[in-house]
Amino acid sequence: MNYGFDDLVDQLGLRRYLRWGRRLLFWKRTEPEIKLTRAKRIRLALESLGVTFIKFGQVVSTRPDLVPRDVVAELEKLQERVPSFPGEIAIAIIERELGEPIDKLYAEFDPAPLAAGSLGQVHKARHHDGTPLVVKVKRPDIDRVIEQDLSLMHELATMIERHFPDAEVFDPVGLVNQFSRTIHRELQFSREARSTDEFYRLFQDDATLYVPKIYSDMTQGDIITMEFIDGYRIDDEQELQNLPISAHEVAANGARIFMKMVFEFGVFHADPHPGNFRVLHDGSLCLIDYGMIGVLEEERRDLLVDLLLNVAKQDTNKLVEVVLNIGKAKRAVDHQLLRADLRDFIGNYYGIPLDQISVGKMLTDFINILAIHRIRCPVDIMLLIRAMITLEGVASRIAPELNIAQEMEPYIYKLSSERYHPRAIASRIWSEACSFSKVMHDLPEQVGRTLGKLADDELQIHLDHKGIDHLTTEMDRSGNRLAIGMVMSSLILASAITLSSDTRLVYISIPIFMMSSLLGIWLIYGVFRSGRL
Ligand SMILES: Nc1ncnc2c1ncn2[C@@H]1O[C@H](COP(=O)(O)OP(=O)(O)OP(=O)(O)O)[C@@H](O)[C@H]1O
Repeated sequence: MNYGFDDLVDQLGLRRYLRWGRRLLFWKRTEPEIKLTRAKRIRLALESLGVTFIKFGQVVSTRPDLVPRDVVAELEKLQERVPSFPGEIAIAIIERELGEPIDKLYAEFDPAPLAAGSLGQVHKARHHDGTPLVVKVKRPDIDRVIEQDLSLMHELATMIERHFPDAEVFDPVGLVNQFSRTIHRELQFSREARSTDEFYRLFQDDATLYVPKIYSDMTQGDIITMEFIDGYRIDDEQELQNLPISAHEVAANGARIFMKMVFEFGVFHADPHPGNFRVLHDGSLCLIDYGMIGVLEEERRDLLVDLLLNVAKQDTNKLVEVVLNIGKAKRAVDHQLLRADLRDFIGNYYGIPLDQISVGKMLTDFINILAIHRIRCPVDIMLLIRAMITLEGVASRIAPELNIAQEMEPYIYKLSSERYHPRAIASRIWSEACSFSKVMHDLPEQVGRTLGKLADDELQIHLDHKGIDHLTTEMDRSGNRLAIGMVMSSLILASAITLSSDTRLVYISIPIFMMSSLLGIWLIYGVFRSGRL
């Protein structure tokens, strides 16, 4: 089979999944199988399986805490080569969703797509007031295709978990569930429109980031209408030279904007790749495509601050605490080994101030430690780490001497000092005192109720003893063995007594003797097999 997955397909009994199997089995071979590594085979197979699987691969590539590094590196290269759909279909969808003829909706509409993505395609248009617009139209039938593929993926993940116990550490079903949530969110264009609107509002007073304006009267269901952004791609080196500000300033602004989203607002653009940045003619930046948004709760943000501070302070003990608070361990953690690994990890940053640390490298090393100790990182933090690594890559491409940690450092120290400010401490004490007073308020009534039940003989305590079922089964089994043993020895004795008292009874006593002996051998064999001799 193409990409060498025949064994996997056969082991899982997948040949019956014809639609999906046919795509995988009869795809035209492009490269000799022998040269392909496991990671590359996985990438090529996903690419040939279509949009949903490509998107799945992209989501999996955000989980280096679960998936091996070589596979993550390969999955990051996944590219969607999706054909566009005819402009007439796009127009029909727009008219159906917005309920008016296209000429009435827009002064101009270009039926030739400007760009085609996996979930939708983008057309240029013009507002009746002359403003250039883009209209994003969801692909026809994409919801149905994705639902079908998702259910296949779910079955496949369940089978993999059942047939390959070793694969459990990658949490295949959990990955499919995470992917399902992500893709369902991306499929809701109304959600993307709302997120774009939210960022528009948040950055209204910040001249360094421009967010396209959403035209809500022309945004509905499978359609988003927004302002057309006329700018350069951030990796267009030639155009960057013609700007009124330096490339270094552009990159520093990008990093500052991102840190502001994370540390001030707690919501961030989770896909800051070069294609989603536009540089406007005055040098300010614009971010498009708010389909994937990360949310960082205050508690998680504080953990991230603690992580970075303790690396800078070289405090291994605190770092162990942070790690155990951030992640969920799949199995018991070897604290000594974890401490040793974290000591080695922070040793690499000895004497390096926080603003000079390579955030991307540091976070990648940190995730590797989590992976080694089978500690799962929450999805939001993984999304943030991945976005920071992407951003660092973009920034270093246009301004190699820039370190995005310089833009992060002020937030880290500000948040840390805010947490230990007397007002913050007083507020924490107050909130804990409130919870405590609630407990104290409810306590007399609860104690009274419990004592009342005790006095009326109505108090029931339900005890669940872990492993008690197993113990009962074992006791049943031992009892049965004992009973069989007793019957067996009585039969042997009885046959011996019968034989010695009357030799004519040999035809009865010999078979009984032999039957009891066989029963005895079977019993001994059973005890041997159970390993509890
Ligand atoms: N407001 C805009 N102004 C100008 N061009 C835009 C705008 N929005 C989108 N585009 C163009 O359309 C392309 C696709 O847009 P977008 O990334 O939002 O689509 P997508 O369906 O999310 O893509 P994918 O599924 O590949 O992530 C962009 O790369 C950009 O070239």
